[in-house]
Amino acid sequence: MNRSERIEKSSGKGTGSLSLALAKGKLLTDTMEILESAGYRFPDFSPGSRKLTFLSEDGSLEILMVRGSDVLSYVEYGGAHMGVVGLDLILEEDRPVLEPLDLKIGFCRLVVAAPLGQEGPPPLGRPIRVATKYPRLAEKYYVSRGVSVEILKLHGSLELAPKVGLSDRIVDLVATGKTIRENHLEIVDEILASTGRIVVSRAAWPQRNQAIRSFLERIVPHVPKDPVISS
Ligand SMILES: Nc1ncnc2c1ncn2[C@@H]1O[C@H](COP(=O)(O)OP(=O)(O)OP(=O)(O)O)[C@@H](O)[C@H]1O
Ligand SMILES: O=P(O)(O)OC[C@H]1O[C@H](OP(=O)(O)OP(=O)(O)O)[C@H](O)[C@@H]1O
Repeated sequence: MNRSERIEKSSGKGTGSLSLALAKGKLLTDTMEILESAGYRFPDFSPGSRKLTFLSEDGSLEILMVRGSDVLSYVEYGGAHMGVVGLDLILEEDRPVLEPLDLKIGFCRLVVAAPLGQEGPPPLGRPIRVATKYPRLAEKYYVSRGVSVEILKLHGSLELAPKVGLSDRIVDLVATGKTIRENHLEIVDEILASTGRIVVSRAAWPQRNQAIRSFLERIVPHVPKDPVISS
């Protein structure tokens, strides 16, 4: 079954509920607040639930709970019509999905950080070592500056890497700045600012166009005016 057929199957040939892939991460609470202000009710939803699907009371929207790092795969390959994901991941993974709406939630910045007092030029004679969850964006940043770089991909607790000698720098997300401060690091440069976005499958867009447009029109008035930090 190809991508288009999968979308058609999951969407009941252009009818039925729209699906929205969400992760139990930092974007969840604010996304649910926007959906609820727009009038969607999910009677059995609770963040602690082990259920993976939640249908709205009016039957028009179904939430699919997935890992944050899987939202784009669900949307790209037809497991969900839409998803909510940070711009940081969209740019890192460079997937062929549509990105019609900035939800202005989950504001954070992807930065380069170094141990306090070591923000000067990188060591001579070897590539600069950078630990990150964002290997493509980090590599692009250094290559575009003509700096030789060795990337170490980690999945969390990035701030530990320079402390234990694993790296000279980290490329990581900063929201409040608390983690950077508490681990004696400082920001050297900013790569990008990110907020949560609605992403839409390229196959679903033509097949469910009216339903997706109606969904977007319904939530737009409830999107914060300015970007907000999420916890
Ligand atoms: N302080 C923050 N740290 C990390 N991400 C943040 C922060 N603030 C906002 N975000 C946004 O939230 C998104 C989801 O981050 P989160 O750490 O919750 O990951 P996740 O959804 O739990 O993913 P996974 O479990 O697969 O690692 C990020 O991609 C980013 O856009
Ligand atoms: O500026 P702050 O508000 O302190 O937020 C930034 C921190 O939050 C994220 O980590 P997360 O909580 O996802 O944990 P992790 O280390 O397991 O990735 C991010 O990777 C930073 O470490």
